[in-house]
Amino acid sequence: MTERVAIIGGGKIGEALLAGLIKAGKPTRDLVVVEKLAARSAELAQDYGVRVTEDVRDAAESAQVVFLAVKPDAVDSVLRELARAEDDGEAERITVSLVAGIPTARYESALPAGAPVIRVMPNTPMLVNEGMSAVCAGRHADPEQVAVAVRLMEAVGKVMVVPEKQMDAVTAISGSGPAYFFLMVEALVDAGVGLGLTRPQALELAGQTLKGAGELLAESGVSPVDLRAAVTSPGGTTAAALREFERFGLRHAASEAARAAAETSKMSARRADVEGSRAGGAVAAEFADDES
Ligand SMILES: NC(=O)C1=CN([C@@H]2O[C@H](COP(=O)(O)OP(=O)(O)OC[C@H]3O[C@@H](n4cnc5c(N)ncnc54)[C@H](OP(=O)(O)O)[C@@H]3O)[C@@H](O)[C@H]2O)C=CC1
Ligand SMILES: O=C(O)[C@@H]1CCC=N1
Repeated sequence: MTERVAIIGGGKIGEALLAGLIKAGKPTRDLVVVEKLAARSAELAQDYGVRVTEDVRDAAESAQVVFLAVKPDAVDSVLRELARAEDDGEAERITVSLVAGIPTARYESALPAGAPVIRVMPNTPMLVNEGMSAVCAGRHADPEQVAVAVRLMEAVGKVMVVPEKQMDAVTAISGSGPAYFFLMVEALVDAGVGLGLTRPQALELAGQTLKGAGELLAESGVSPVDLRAAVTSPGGTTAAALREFERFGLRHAASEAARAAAETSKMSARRADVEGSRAGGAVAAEFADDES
């Protein structure tokens, strides 16, 4: 991991990547973060000992790999600044977007011709080096450049290389996925309190159960169906509980939730166009013209 890396956007996912890379041994001298909010900049600089700047162009010029971790509606303004960044004359700078929904073609048409772009859908467990990232290559990214992005993301968790057409589905499962499990834990904690446990007891019981079940699934290689069957004693407590989950439509809820997330990811590019053109963005206006 010798590349110099810039992370544009010091929000939740930018911080998760930063923390994960540092935990994985990346020297802080090889990292720079771009964050516009002064209080947040100070916090990141203090917590991680990295350089934090407001200047996208300056950060990009000092890096070989530039991660975009801003919200979709900020992409166009960041691209305008990135497009003006000088090459360092050594290796071609790789742009890696962590942004949900915006296709690689959008970056490619805003950056200088032929610029390599890679799209990654990470998730927040990369904060503790247990991320799940899907990676897809844009038109101009060669296999070695994809390998650089894969290696960086592997430092913070697992990586799956997918075709770009699967990115909305990936976002719906692993990108947003941690929130589904946290919601499940919240619900179980409330349920435990309803049954007379204290909130800390219920949180420890539910949280460790989530962790243990996840590790069992990952390490055993056994299917979730068989693992569930192993918990379900005939006529027992688990069968009674699972019957209620089915009665209240857990599978249907999961399928509708994932569909809504994928649909929202698909709509992100269009929404960012509209918001960008409201803000008077030239690139956004260009895209709006393309679509009409
Ligand atoms: N959170 C998650 O679990 C995941 C998020 N993502 C993607 O990551 C991206 C960021 O999401 P998230 O971290 O949750 O959002 P946050 O709002 O936490 O972070 C966005 C950050 O970008 C900063 N920012 C905005 N505009 C600029 C700019 N022009 N230059 C530099 N920094 C800027 C914001 O600063 P300020 O506060 O000053 O506006 C903020 O710190 C999104 O595109 C999302 O799709 C992908 C996978 C998972
Ligand atoms: O909620 C979101 O839009 C982002 C993308 C995936 C997870 N968080």
